[in-house]
Amino acid sequence: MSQLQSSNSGGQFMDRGRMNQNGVVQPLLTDLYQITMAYAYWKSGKTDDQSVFDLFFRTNPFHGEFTIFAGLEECLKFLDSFHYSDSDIDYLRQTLPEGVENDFFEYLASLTAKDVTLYAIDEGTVAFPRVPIIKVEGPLIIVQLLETTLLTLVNYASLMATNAARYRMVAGKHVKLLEFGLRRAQGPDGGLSASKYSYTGGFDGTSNVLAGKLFNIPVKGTHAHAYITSFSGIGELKTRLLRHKTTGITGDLLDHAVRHRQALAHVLDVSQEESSEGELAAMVSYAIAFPDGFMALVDTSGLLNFCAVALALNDLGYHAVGIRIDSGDLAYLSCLARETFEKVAERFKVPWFNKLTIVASNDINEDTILSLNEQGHKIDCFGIGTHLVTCQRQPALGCVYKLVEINGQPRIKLSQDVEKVTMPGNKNAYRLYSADGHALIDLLQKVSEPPPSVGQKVLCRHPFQESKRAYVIPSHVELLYKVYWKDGKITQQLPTLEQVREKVKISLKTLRNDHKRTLNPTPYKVAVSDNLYNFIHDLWLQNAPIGELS
Ligand SMILES: Nc1ncnc2c1ncn2[C@@H]1O[C@H](COP(=O)(O)OP(=O)(O)OP(=O)(O)O)[C@@H](O)[C@H]1O
Ligand SMILES: O=P(O)(O)OC[C@H]1O[C@H](OP(=O)(O)OP(=O)(O)O)[C@H](O)[C@@H]1O
Ligand SMILES: O=C(O)c1cccnc1
Ligand SMILES: [Mg+2]
Repeated sequence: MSQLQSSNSGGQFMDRGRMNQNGVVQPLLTDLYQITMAYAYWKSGKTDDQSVFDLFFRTNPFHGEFTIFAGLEECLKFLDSFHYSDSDIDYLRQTLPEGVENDFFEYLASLTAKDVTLYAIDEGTVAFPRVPIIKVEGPLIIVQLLETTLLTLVNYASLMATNAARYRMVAGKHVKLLEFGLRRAQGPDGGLSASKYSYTGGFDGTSNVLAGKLFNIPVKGTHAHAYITSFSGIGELKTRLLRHKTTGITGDLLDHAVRHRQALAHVLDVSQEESSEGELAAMVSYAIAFPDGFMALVDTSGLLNFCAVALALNDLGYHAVGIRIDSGDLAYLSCLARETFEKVAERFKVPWFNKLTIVASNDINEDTILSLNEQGHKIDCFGIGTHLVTCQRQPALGCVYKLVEINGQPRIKLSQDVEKVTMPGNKNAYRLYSADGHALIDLLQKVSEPPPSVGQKVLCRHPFQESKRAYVIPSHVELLYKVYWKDGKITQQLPTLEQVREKVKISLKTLRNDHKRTLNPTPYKVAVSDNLYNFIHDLWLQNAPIGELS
């Protein structure tokens, strides 16, 4: 086993059967009003009205200018299994008001998502405000009933993947990132989703063992303070013996460590008095348990003991892995640790000491990493919990689900707040790219319009500000939607989590750096075609009541 202690992280295939049984995701995981509306639609003969709903967000999270779309696979699995069980129907009979007709419950009992068509952007793609990431078409009653569940599946997943991608961007690609948040997450399901989608967004692993098993994510970890404090002195060591890795000859690891500690204190010019005997005992015993993966939590004083035990292991043919620092000034302590390792490498002729891993944890967030980068640090790996999984900087992505067309007729939701006016009609979304491969603009059009063509000038208009418009000559045009669900089936080969993670990287590369920077990033442009612009504004005028002054 290698440490950052890791279980077998490859090989096993995702247990899709178990994943399918995220028992919490089921048709009753919704708001009551979806079901009461369903009854009213049914009563008023609107059940089969052909509807189109857009699922989109209005602002990017974390003061950023991009969002990573995640959660699609879960949405498709939900559609696949959509069915009210007998006990669901019994519960609804008890819960809905008296007078709800029996035939409605019979109708619900036979309802599935087979008549629904779902279009979506690929999972892992960067997405922008107002561009629907999912578009759902089909009979009004069922498409409405999907609203809350689809939102809960996409909102946190996308927020989490975006948060993780942001941590990855500030940490740089060479630093490892581990998700340590289960204990602080929003409950068990939040914890599992956090582990899954932080991996999607670019983390390298999680401490969450069930997430490792369910999603085939590498699981990694060190040990807690309790392990150190559980020993108060070397007298408590029940075993001190370890076999040499190659010769098999047994050595006394504690003796070796004590000897090295004396020499080290001299070389490093530190006093042995400051390092605790209990800590030494804990490290020796941990090293005996994991001689090939020795990774120790060091407090400010623990470096001496760590080096002593690592040298003792070296005597017996093993290489330690590294340390975790969980308190104090992480920049300073990581530099001190690296300096110490370099000194030991030279003086004790152990060149691999230069490569020891330094993990840092303790309340880390994006700003801490940026600040540590500025100060200069020698950290190889961040373990991040609370701020990552709770998305403390912005705890929700406001994805919404809005009706945009019914029976071929566009619908617009007006609001005093222009930002909240919906884009009516059934639309397609295109991403237009420059010659150097960067995404220039996302363009929404009515589905009836021909797609923009490479090399042809296309007028892109701000959806609400008349004077804002630009001609774009795309070098590449990408239709953002694929049909993912139709006629009761998933219609695309779904990517693995690994492939979605790769997609995140590739998709982020298409974004210019100024859209991705942390401070005051440039907004990415989302536009509508001239045709859609006029359509929206005509409809807006038709639907906006004319006031009267008297
Ligand atoms: N060099 C640094 N620059 C910026 N922030 C840092 C630096 N070193 C540590 N931090 C952050 O400062 C905070 C220190 O928190 P706090 O004072 O609670 O920790 P501590 O007292 O060192 O450790 P403990 O958790 O043992 O109490 C943490 O959020 C940590 O991530
Ligand atoms: O700080 P986070 O980003 O949430 O990372 C996870 C934290 O969980 C552990 O702490 P523990 O639960 O032992 O509590 P602590 O805060 O007292 O260290 C670990 O030592 C990290 O500090
Ligand atoms: O493995 C670790 O070091 C770990 C795991 C969870 C939380 N804090 C640390
Ligand atoms: Mg802590």
